[in-house]
Amino acid sequence: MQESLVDNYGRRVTSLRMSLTNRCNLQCIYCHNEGESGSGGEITVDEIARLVRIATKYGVDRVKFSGGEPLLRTDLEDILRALPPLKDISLTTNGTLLAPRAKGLKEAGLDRVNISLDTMDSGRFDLITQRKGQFSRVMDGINAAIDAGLTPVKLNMVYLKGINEDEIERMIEFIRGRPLVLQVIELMNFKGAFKYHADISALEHSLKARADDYKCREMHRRTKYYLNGAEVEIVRPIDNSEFCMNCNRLRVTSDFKLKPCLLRNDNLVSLRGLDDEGLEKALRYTVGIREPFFKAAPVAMPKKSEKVPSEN
Ligand SMILES: Nc1nc2c(ncn2[C@@H]2O[C@H](COP(=O)(O)OP(=O)(O)OP(=O)(O)O)[C@@H](O)[C@H]2O)c(=O)[nH]1
Ligand SMILES: C[S@@+](CC[C@H](N)C(=O)[O-])C[C@H]1O[C@@H](n2cnc3c(N)ncnc32)[C@H](O)[C@@H]1O
Ligand code: SF4
Ligand code: SF4
Repeated sequence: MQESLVDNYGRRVTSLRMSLTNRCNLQCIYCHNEGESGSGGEITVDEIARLVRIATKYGVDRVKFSGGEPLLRTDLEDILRALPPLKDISLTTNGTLLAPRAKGLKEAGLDRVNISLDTMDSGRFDLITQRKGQFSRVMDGINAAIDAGLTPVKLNMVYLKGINEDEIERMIEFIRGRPLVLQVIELMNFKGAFKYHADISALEHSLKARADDYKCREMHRRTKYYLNGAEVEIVRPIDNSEFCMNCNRLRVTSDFKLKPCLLRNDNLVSLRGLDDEGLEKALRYTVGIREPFFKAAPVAMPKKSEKVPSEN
């Protein structure tokens, strides 16, 4: 029987989330950069292919590429071609560099893309990304991804107080009836941007109240709401022990280290220079030190002297 990678909290790792670079052509005001500041040389095609091949022996069947901006890697097509067969290969990108490469990426084996789009207003887009004139390139990227069949295309919208809270309906209208999904994401506290944190629970309640249907994903127990031809997923990572208890991803940094959690940098495991046997050992070791970042408070057990309340 195939061995699997299960940590001490019973969480099975089925997916690798790989950062391909720290570099980016945008400078979003809130960017967490996948929680890393990797300074070593960038992970190579060979390093990626070897690690993924070994991980598949343990039942890992999904890979997500992120960054920095992964499309700054001109060898992304080579990376895709070097991978073993997998159930799901996806990319999270800012979309600005996607249009000319979408078809080639699909041909090289990419299944789907997530594209960050916080706003439909180009002025607001410039403000969030601290760059000028990139909005129309993202729109081109979205259209090219649909045409190339990199679907469903998920649009990642970080929910920002005073910036884009008023755009939920506009975004829902934009995706309705198209192979697009909207992911509304709670802002995590990076780069001092928490002043823009907005209450996503209130938004989620209002979506739930008007949804035709909803479904809970296994990963992070995220809920998807179906609203008359529009699919909206809510990503609520903060103080959410259920989210962390259903975290099935192991992260790989852009300088080839295993990273057990987005929010920690004190337990990275370096892989550089290891042979296949070393990689396999490091993989198993790292799964062993994984722990949920947000844990549920333990349920207090009654002391012996305390009277236990009856069920009814
Ligand atoms: N805290 C936390 N946030 C995560 C984790 N994985 C993804 N996110 C956040 O979820 C949001 C969406 O991330 P994406 O890269 O689009 O990927 P995804 O939605 O997680 O994955 P798919 O839905 O399978 O495509 C981003 O804001 C990520 O930072 C995680 O393990 N922990
Ligand atoms: C770090 S980016 C890397 C990939 C690519 N450059 C992009 O922007 O899609 C991955 C995702 O994390 C999201 N993200 C970045 N900083 C975040 C934060 N502080 N809180 C929540 N999500 C964040 C981005 O919106 C994006 O969808
Ligand atoms: S495009 Fe992605 S990596 Fe670049 S700054 Fe924005 S969120 Fe961060
Ligand atoms: S344990 Fe929680 S915070 Fe850490 S990577 Fe997993 S879901 Fe994210």
